[in-house]
Order: sequence, then C-alpha cells, then structure tokens
Amino acid sequence: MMPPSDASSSFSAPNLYLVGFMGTGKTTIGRAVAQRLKYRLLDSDYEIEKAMGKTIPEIFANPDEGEPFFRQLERNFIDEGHPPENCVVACGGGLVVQPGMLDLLKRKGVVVCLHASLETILKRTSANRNRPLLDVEDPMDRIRALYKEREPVYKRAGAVILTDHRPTSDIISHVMRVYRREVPDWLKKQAKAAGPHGG
Ligand SMILES: Nc1ncnc2c1ncn2[C@@H]1O[C@H](COP(=O)(O)OP(=O)(O)O)[C@@H](O)[C@H]1O
Ligand SMILES: O=C(O)C1=C[C@@H](OP(=O)(O)O)[C@@H](O)[C@H](O)C1
Ligand SMILES: [Mg+2]
Repeated sequence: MMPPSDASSSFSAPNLYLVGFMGTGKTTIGRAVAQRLKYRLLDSDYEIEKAMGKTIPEIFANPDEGEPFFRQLERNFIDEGHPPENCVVACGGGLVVQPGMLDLLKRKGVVVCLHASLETILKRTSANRNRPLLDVEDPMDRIRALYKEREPVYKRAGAVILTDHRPTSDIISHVMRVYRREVPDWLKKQAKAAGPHGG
C-alpha cells in the first residue's frame, strides 16, 4: 500500500514574507528574525541592487528604467530569484501591491504584515533619502496618498503586527510567534493543494 502523502515531510521550513509600508521595519525585523530562525535573510531591495549593480534611486531616476522596471525586477525576484524555503524575505513596501502578488506570496510561504502610523512612518523614513517615492517636497502628503492606495492590500495580508512605540525585541518575538503559529496551517494547505498523490 502507498504511504499517505504528507507534503509537510519534505517542506518543513516555509519562507516568511514580511510585507508592509515603507518604514514599518521589514528590513530591520527581518534580519533579526532570520537570525533567530537560522534562516537566510533576503531583502528584495538589497538583492535587486546587488543584481543590477546600482541603487534603487538610480533605477527610479533612469528614464529607460524607472518604477515600472523596478516593479518588474521585484516580480522576477519573487518568481525565480530566491529559494523556496528557509528564508525570511523582507519585501520592499510596494512589492506586494502588484496585481496577484499577495496571493502568490501566500502560496509561497507565510505572510506577515508590519504596520505603523503615518507619523511613525514619516519619522522612520526621513533619516535618509534612499526611498525615491518619498524624496519629494511634502513626504507626508505622499505617504498619505500611497498608504490610502495600498491599505486594502496590506489589510488582506493576514497577520498584521503593530510596531508603533514598541521596542524591536518585542516585535521580533511577536513575528516569531505568529510565524510558528501559522506554519502548521500553511503546511496543511500545501499538502491539500498538492492533491492526494503529492506535488
Ligand atoms: N520598532 C522600531 N522602533 C524604532 N525604530 C525602528 C523600528 N523598526 C524600525 N525602525 C527604524 O526605522 C527605520 C526604517 O526601518 P526599515 O527596517 O528600513 O523599514 P522598512 O524595511 O520597512 O522600510 C530604520 O532606521 C530602523 O532602524
Ligand atoms: O513602498 C515602495 O514602493 C518602496 C519601498 C522601498 O522598500 P522599503 O519598504 O523597505 O523601504 C523600496 O522598495 C522602494 O523605495 C519602493
Ligand atoms: Mg526595507
């Protein structure tokens, strides 16, 4: 008799995708969570900059590239630029907003969304000018507009973790708890999607 199919036996460390608006702490928290889980950290922005040999502001500023090209690079990174397990993926804030991307990330792993108030976002993002979308005369106005546009997607992301006025150690533990809680359900869904004979 065939043993029962159990996708979880071959796939036990699904990726964790951190999504959320700019400045919510995805890169910072992702790095610490990856260390704790002994997973690899992949920051989509860093991976894209490394592959392209230029910075995100340079890509956005290039008239032959710009934001649409950057979004394509993000899509390529998710489609074929990273391993399928044992990774914490800190996503750039706009990555998950692309059509179909949230559902794709949910199929690829556990998705956790970090949240912060607009005031906190402004404070955390004003330390440098490496986010071209906020490198404008009135960044708060831009944050407000972008947030309004993106909020429905972030809200659909699944677990949302608040990061305002919270030490990073607290947020890290919270993300770890949510990830560990969600892995069994994610594995069950995977096994079901793979069908009775596995994937
Ligand atoms: N919980 C937090 N409390 C205070 N500062 C934070 C917190 N999380 C992140 N930061 C700071 O905010 C800035 C943006 O964080 P970052 O991890 O780059 O966010 P994201 O990747 O979501 O844009 C960094 O300077 C980081 O040190
Ligand atoms: O929200 C966005 O559209 C962007 C977020 C940035 O990443 P962080 O969210 O890590 O700042 C980076 O990908 C780029 O500047 C565009
Ligand atoms: Mg980041």
